[in-house]
This record gives sequence, structure tokens and C-alpha cells, in this order.
Amino acid sequence: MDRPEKTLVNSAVHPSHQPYDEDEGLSRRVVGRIGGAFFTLSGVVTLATLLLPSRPLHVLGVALVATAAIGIGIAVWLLPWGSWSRRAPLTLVPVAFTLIAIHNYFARDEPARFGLFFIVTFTWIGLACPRWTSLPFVPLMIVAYVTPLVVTGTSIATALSAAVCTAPVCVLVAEAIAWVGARLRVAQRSLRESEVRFRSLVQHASDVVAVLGPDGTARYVSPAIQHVLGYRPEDLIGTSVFDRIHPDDLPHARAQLTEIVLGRGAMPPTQFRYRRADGSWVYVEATATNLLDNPAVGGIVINARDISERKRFEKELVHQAYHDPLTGLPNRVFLQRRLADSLAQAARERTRVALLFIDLDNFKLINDSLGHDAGDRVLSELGKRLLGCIRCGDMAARFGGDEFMVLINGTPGTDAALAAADRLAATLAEPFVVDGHELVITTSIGVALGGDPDDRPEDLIRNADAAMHRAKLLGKARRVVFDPAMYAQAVERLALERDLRHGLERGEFQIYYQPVLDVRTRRPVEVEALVRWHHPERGLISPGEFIPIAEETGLIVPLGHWVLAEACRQLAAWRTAFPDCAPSAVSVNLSARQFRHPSLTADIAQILAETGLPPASLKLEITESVMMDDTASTLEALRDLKQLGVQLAVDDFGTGYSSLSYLKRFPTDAMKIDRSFARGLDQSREDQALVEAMIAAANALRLQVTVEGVETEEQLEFLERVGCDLVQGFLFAPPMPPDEVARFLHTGLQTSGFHPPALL
Ligand SMILES: Nc1nc2c(ncn2[C@@H]2O[C@@H]3COP(=O)(O)O[C@H]4[C@@H](O)[C@H](n5cnc6c(=O)[nH]c(N)nc65)O[C@@H]4COP(=O)(O)O[C@H]3[C@H]2O)c(=O)[nH]1
Repeated sequence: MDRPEKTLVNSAVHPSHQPYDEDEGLSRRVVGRIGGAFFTLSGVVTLATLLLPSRPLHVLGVALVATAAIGIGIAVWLLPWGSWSRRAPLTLVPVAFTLIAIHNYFARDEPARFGLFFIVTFTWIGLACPRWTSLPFVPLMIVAYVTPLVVTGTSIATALSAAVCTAPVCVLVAEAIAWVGARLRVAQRSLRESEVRFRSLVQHASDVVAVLGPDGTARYVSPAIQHVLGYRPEDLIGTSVFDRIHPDDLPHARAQLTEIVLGRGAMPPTQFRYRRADGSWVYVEATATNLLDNPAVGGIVINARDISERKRFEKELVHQAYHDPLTGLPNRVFLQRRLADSLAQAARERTRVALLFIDLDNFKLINDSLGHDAGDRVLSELGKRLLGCIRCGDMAARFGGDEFMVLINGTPGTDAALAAADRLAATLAEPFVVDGHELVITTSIGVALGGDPDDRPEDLIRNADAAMHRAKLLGKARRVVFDPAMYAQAVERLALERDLRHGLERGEFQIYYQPVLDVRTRRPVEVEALVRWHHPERGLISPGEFIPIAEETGLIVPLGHWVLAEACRQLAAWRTAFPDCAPSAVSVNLSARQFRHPSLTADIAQILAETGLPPASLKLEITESVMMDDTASTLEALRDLKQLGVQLAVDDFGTGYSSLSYLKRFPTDAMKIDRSFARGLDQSREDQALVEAMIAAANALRLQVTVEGVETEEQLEFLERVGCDLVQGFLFAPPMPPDEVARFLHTGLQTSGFHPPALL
């Protein structure tokens, strides 16, 4: 409905209030009424002149004409000009000329009035009609002018010359007025058009436009209010804008209005909540312009729009910036902020804050074996469990990957923090069921406590991280409290990393070989190459210490290449030196990083070509976890290697997910059962059953089986009984330098009296 509101803005722009028709000048009704007024006025003036001392010759006649003019004037005023044609008022002109002529006849001694009434009539024509309307009436005017003069005895020439002199004045007056009127109408039309434009903009804009009084009372509200806030404009006009502003935003809104009323000018956008017609709150952004001094407006013009959607979006962005999308937990940034607050509070209140750095053990295996979707589900379930474990006011956050943080405020001390860590670990260790697989996840937790005035969030995080790494190094599935000595270890690790680079350049590495024996003949048939580092200051360093660092830094690639080349060269040399008792193959460990290196196959082919070693004499040991990673490319890499003719063995079998399916799918030749199983053979029937099952599976898949870490005769006998092919371990020989291996190969079987040196 487009009902015009009675407001300042509307009254200023509504066309129905204009005295002019669109193009033709004054409206027909106004033209008629002005005509009526002129008749009446002229009649009244004429009657009044009768009271003057210089009376006309024929008073009664003049009085009658004047009375007739008044009567006609009143009738003309009342006539329905609006419903008649636009030219209808022009009929008044002959009537007026007739009255003027009769009047002039009776008042012939008053020549001044002759022209005056004609000028009045032409004034009306100029006022009421478009330009050049006066011209056609000039002849009629001359007739009306001349006729009474001639009838009363004036010569026609005199009468005509007087009429001809008056006519230009009449036309000039009429045209001047018509010209000014036309100009005014053009100006008015353009004003009206701009008003219409403005009106249509205001009426149809999606933003709400309102005009307020200085006290906040609404004087005008645009129709957009209906779809923005659900009100009709007339519901709000006359009410205070503050009635519907949220109480929390009210002081600010009032202050803003006061400022704009006092300040004069425009106000920057301000936001507040406004109550919708249905009672809900929406965020509104408004700008205000003080037009109190502008007579056309006389108020504060408000431009407002609903910004709820934007607010929601902003809120979402803020949430995203501070939360992890997978688990919905706070992220690293959020945790750091909260930790800063917690530390400040703890320093004030002299309490302690505990930070638990939780890292999932072997989470990569889940991703690799069951896929990333399954891994994501585990992480998200884990997030929920963490949330369920923490108290209100504490915080659980995902720090990235498989790392989580728990912040505990107001903890009494280390024991309480450790107890909390144990509780969390126990909750997280409950089995997860993903895609029908039951998974148990252990965690390594680093615990750091803070709350001293100079404790910084980044220090506490670094401490908890260091403690978590310590827990990993100590064998995972445990929690460790941070100790400043860990810094020393970290520094030492850095030094080791640096020395590792130099060690390679300076030739500080040596390969030891451990014989691998045939279970039935008890004779050495193969050797495993195991690298050693002769550190210039620290002496012999075990691979368990430096291989992980070499892996992390990428140095494993050149180091592994050197081991491969050296092992192949050594076996080729033995084969030449002892053609009868040389091992048939050398096993070399391949790290994950080496395995994925694009030039691996080409490098091995080159080494074999250079050393002249038959490819079948090289056995590459690849761990289970490497095999399970990204099956398509792994399969391709394994096939490439297989095409060279080398043997492939799955190393440390039994320590990962021990899936038989990949053994079947991948082109492997051998399986090496981890030494931890050999150790268990003496004490545990379960381990015996497991080893027996693994050997049976390997036999079924026609894989050669080696059991590592054989240390006792009993273990050896058991393995022989269950069909194991090859064994290696301290029972026979430790890893040894090449010359000792040569001696061993000559002496053959040694099954007793060996005591492993501490480092080996
Ligand atoms: N308790 C016990 N241990 C025994 C017995 N017999 C052999 N061992 C030890 O078991 C490990 C067997 O090697 P691995 O499982 O491949 O495990 C290796 C292998 O994963 C890695 N490694 C060694 N050399 C290299 C290498 O050149 N390249 C790569 N990528 N990794 C290597 O370091 C790991 C540890 O190597 P080492 O310290 O030489 O430890 C060797 C060996 O000394 C036994 O009867 N009892």
C-alpha cells in the first residue's frame, strides 16, 4: 500500500500538492478561481471608485456592471473548472471584455480605467495560460476598447489609436507574466523530477531511511522498515527510536544522537541491536546526518541497514580463526591467548597453571593403514573425549596434526598435574572403533607448570613440548614432567645434528655386519649391514641415536647411499676373497625417506653396476610402516626395485599393524620378525603363538622368514621347530667390523660364549 505519510519529506515531494499541472501551467481549477477572483476584485474596486469625488457619468450603469462582475466572479469561482477542458477558462476573456466595454461606455469620462481593466485581463491570461495565448485576443480587445468610445462620439481614428497604443502594453504584460511562469514551471518541473527520483530512491531502497527529531522521535520512516524490521512505517512514526534499541546498546546510541544533535554534520557508522516486530534482535548499522537546519528536512536523517548476516559471518570468521575445523576445539592461537591470561591470573593469585602437551603415539600408522578419513574421525572423537575430561575454565586445544594441549588452571602442583595427565591418557586409551577396526591409542604427554610473574606462554609451551619429546624418547605411552635439564638434551641434539653433517664429510661412519644364519645348518648365509658412527669426541654412537636425527634432517639420503655402496662393495670383495664361504646376500636397511627418494632405483642400479654385485645378493629391508604408506606409489616404488632383481624384506614385522594383505599385494621376498618377539619367546606363550602364526603366514605366502635378536638356544630350538628359515642375534654374533666378520665366516658356527658389548 502506498498511502502517503503526513511527514515533512512527503509533503515536500508529493505531486498532488502542486498548484501546476504537469506541462500547461496552473491547474484548470486554479485558473478558473483566479479568473473568478479577478472578476470579483475588479467589481469591488469599481464599486469602490463610485465613492470617490470624481464620479462617472452613469453611476447606476457602472454600479450594475460592477455588481455583475462580482456576481460573475463568484459564479466563476464556484464552477467545476477541474472537470472541464483546459481551454474552457478562455471563455472568460470575451465575458471580461464585454463587461469592460459596457463599463467603459458608462464611465466614459474615466479614460484611465479603459486600459487598466484590459491590462488586468491580460495579466490573468499571462498568469493562467501558456505563452502567446494573449495574441489572439488582441483584436477582440481592440473591438472592446474602440466600441464604447465610438458609440459615445469619439472619432474612430482617435479610439483606434488609443486602443492600438494600449494593446502592446497588454500583450507585453501578459507575455512577460507567461514567460516568467514558463521559466518557473521548468525550474519546478526539474525540482519535481529530482524529488520524484529521491522519493523513489527512499521508498524503494533496501536501507531504512528515517528522519528523527532531536529527541529521537521518528518523523518519517521509509517503507523498507517493513522488510528489515517487520514494522509498518506508521507504527514507528511519533515513537522514540530508543524504545526498541537493546538496553546494552542504549547508552551508546543516546550519546551518539546527542553528539550529532550538538555537533551538526555527519556521524560515522555506528552499530547497535534493534528489536524486530517479532521480538528478535537484529544488528543494525546506522549513519546519521544532522539536517535540523535544513528547512526541507528539519531533522536528523538516519540511514540504517540490517547487518546481522555480516555479523554472523564475522563471528564465524573469528570462530574459524580461533578454532580447529576438524575437532571444533580451540586452536594454537586461542590457546596461547588463554594461556597468557591464565599465567597473569596465576601470578596475581599465586596459583599454578599446568600445561599438558599430548602427542598421539603412532598416529601415522592409522592414517597410513586405514586412510585419512579414519584418522580424522579418530581425531574428532579424541577432541570430544578431551572436552569431556576437562573442568569448566580449563581448556583443551588442538595444536596441529596429532598434537593436543590441555590447560589446567589453579592446579596445586606437579602431582595434581600428573594425576590429570593420567586421567586423560586413560580416557584417550579406551578403544576407538573406526570402520569396524578397534584401535587403541596411547599418548606421550609432556607436563609443564608455570605461574611465576615472568613466565611467558611461549616458554610454557616450549617446556611442555620438550617434556613430550622426552616421553617419546623414553619409549612413548608415558607422561614426563618438564625438567630444565631437558634444555641441555635439546642443545646436545642440535650439536649432534651439526656433527652428523661433518661426520659424513669426514668419513666417520663405518659399517658393521651381523651374520644371519640358516636355522637348519647353523651356518652364516647372509649378513646385515648396520652403520656405526665413530664420533671424534663421543666415541662410537649407536644408530638408534643418530638415525632418527638423520631421518629428520634428510641426511639419511646421502648416508644411506654411502651404506648401500659400501655394503655392496664389501660383499663383492668377500665374494672374490672367499668364494666358498662368502655370504650369499647382504641386507641393508632403507629408511622411509630414502625409500621415497626419486633417484633410489637409479642409484641402486648404478651401485650394483659399479660393484659388479649380482642384484639378488642385495636384500633391502623396509619397515612395515613404510610399506603401508600411500599404497599406489609404494607399490610402484617396490615394483621398480623388484625389477632390478634385488630382494625385498619387510623389517621389524609385528611392530606395526602387521597386515597380511599388503604382504600378499606387494612384491616382497622375505619377512624379518622384530627382535622383541624373540625376547618374549622364553617367557610368554602368547609370544610363542604369535611368532608361530607369523612364521606360518610367511610360509604360506612363500616368504623367507628371519627372526632377529635370537639370544638363547631355547629360542633357536623353538624357531627351528616352527619352521623359521634364518636367524640372527647375539647367540651367534653381534654386528662386527668387516675383518671380524671375515674371521667369523671362516670359523663358522658359534653358539656360545658371546657377550654383547654395551654399545653394540
Ligand atoms: N637385543 C638384541 N639386539 C640385537 C641382537 N642381534 C642384533 N641386535 C640388534 O638389532 C638391530 C637390528 O637391526 P634393525 O632391526 O634393522 O634396527 C636397526 C635399523 O633400524 C637402524 N639402522 C642401523 N643401521 C642402519 C642403516 O644403515 N640405515 C638405516 N636406515 N637404518 C639403520 O638402527 C636400528 C638399530 O640398529 P643396531 O643398534 O645396530 O641394532 C641392531 C642389532 O645390533 C640380539 O640378539 N639382541
